[in-house]
Amino acid sequence: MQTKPYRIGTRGSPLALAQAYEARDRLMQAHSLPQEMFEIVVLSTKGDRITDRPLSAIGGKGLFTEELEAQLLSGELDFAVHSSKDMPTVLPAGLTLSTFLPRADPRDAFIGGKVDKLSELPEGAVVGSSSLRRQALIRRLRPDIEVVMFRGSVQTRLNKLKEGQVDGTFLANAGLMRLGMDDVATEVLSVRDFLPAPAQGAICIEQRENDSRISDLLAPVNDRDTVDAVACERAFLAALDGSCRTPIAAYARCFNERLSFSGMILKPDGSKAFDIATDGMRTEAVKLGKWAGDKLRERAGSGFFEDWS
Ligand SMILES: NCc1[nH]cc(CCC(=O)O)c1CC(=O)O
Repeated sequence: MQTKPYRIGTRGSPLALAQAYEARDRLMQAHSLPQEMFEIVVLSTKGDRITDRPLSAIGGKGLFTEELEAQLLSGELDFAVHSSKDMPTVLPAGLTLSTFLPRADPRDAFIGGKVDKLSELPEGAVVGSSSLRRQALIRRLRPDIEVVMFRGSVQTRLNKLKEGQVDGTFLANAGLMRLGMDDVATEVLSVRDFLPAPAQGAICIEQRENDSRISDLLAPVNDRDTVDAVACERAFLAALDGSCRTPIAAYARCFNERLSFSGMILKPDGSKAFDIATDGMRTEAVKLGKWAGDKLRERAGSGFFEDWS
């Protein structure tokens, strides 16, 4: 029997901590374990330390996971909690995303200053976002709006909004909800208008492959609908060689034995987009996502991807 606390790895941002607590609380509940059986281990990652440049310029998604993954592999951590959206499609050998908590709201929220809705922004308004997907989607919906680079914590962004540096910004509604801040959202954008990032809203747990002690611990908090939907979205991303440099959006949902999928790729300036909607058996979730990705790649043609680098 386990007597030492399980060591849970996480980044130290307020969002990351909220996610680690959610995973811990679900595990405590599922196994009737006391809080003392879990130790939250906070690690600072390169992505946390470099805040003055867009992620796409400093090397992409691995930046937030390297340190955690090294400590998983060395055995210092038992498992690590992440936003699935931030996870690279290929993990280091020996590690796996084994577990997905029930997905929260996958949609993006608009946080307006003077106006509540994106559609109410006047011509020439300025919005802040560092996400290439959100930038491209805004430019497609509202080519008259100027988009500026915007990184930093939720609080930093809200301050810039208050100071009038921008007229609006965007954040994942799930993140706001986890921080207890969803009341700052002035509009929740529909999936149809503003297709989310692959895996947005889903918390995942990474562990060592073949570690049955941890697999058994995590199994009761794993949500099958989220597993299949995210598997489909991430297969789509992988088929398109997705990284932080590529505006890619995707959303899948399970209905009984089936799964519906929508995916989109955009030019960074929003001038062109290709989308696809399909459905299939959820047992084929990965195949469906990959098929959709390959299909869009083919339809877009190689010229489409040229200015992604
Ligand atoms: N890239 C940062 C990040 N990673 C996950 C979330 C939100 C929570 C989630 O999608 O589960 C956020 C913040 C945001 O996009 O507003």
